[in-house]
Amino acid sequence: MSSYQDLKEQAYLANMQLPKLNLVLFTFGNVSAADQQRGVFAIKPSGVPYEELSVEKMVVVDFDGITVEGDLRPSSDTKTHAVLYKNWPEIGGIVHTHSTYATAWAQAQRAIPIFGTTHADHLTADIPCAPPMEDEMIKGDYEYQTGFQIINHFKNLGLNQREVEMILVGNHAPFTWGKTAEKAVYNSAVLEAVAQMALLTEQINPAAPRLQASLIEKHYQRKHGAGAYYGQS
Ligand SMILES: O=C(CO)[C@@H](O)[C@H](O)COP(=O)(O)O
Repeated sequence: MSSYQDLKEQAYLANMQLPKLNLVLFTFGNVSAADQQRGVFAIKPSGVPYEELSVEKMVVVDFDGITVEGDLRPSSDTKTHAVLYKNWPEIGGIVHTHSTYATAWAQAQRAIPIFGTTHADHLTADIPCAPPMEDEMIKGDYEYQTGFQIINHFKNLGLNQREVEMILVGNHAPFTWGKTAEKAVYNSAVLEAVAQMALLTEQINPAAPRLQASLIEKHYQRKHGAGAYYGQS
């Protein structure tokens, strides 16, 4: 039995949730589960349909994206996952999908405004959208650069990756994360639902206002305790 068996099982079970939640088609997307102490993560193999996945097929790589265990090629997004794990030691799971509504907002290069309490129940900030990659980043190591595009956008907005566990990458698609792969999958499903609600909200009323700051603050304090400072942009 692999010394990474538990990690591979976490990654496998999380990957199998994506088609169940209608977040992926065919071989789109990928999930990884990390062991921050050992500096490795297990990730879906590239191009393998979900119905053909197994625990054994999960590929284990280190935080430089180098394969540690596994015969199959790791996901093409492996370096993006690796950059995030290396720079954000609090996270233990990452999901990348091309879910329809979140990807539509990413292609439109727009952050998802906080229109209602459904959104505020999960995060009290607009869901950020990182700018599309510059040509020289695309011509370089695209997946590696995508990781830094995410990190730098969070720094520029002053966002905390423990508070906001999701992002859209302009002209690409969403990435979510969490302390576990299971939480990252949950965040991907929440993101897709909020993205659909926000699109419909703007279609029904193009002038729909954002949720009142007082209600955003109330949701923030529900999560962080009364009197907690609501400092989100
Ligand atoms: O973002 C992309 C393609 O744009 C990838 O996430 C694919 O959707 C899945 O690639 P593999 O994980 O199978 O390599």
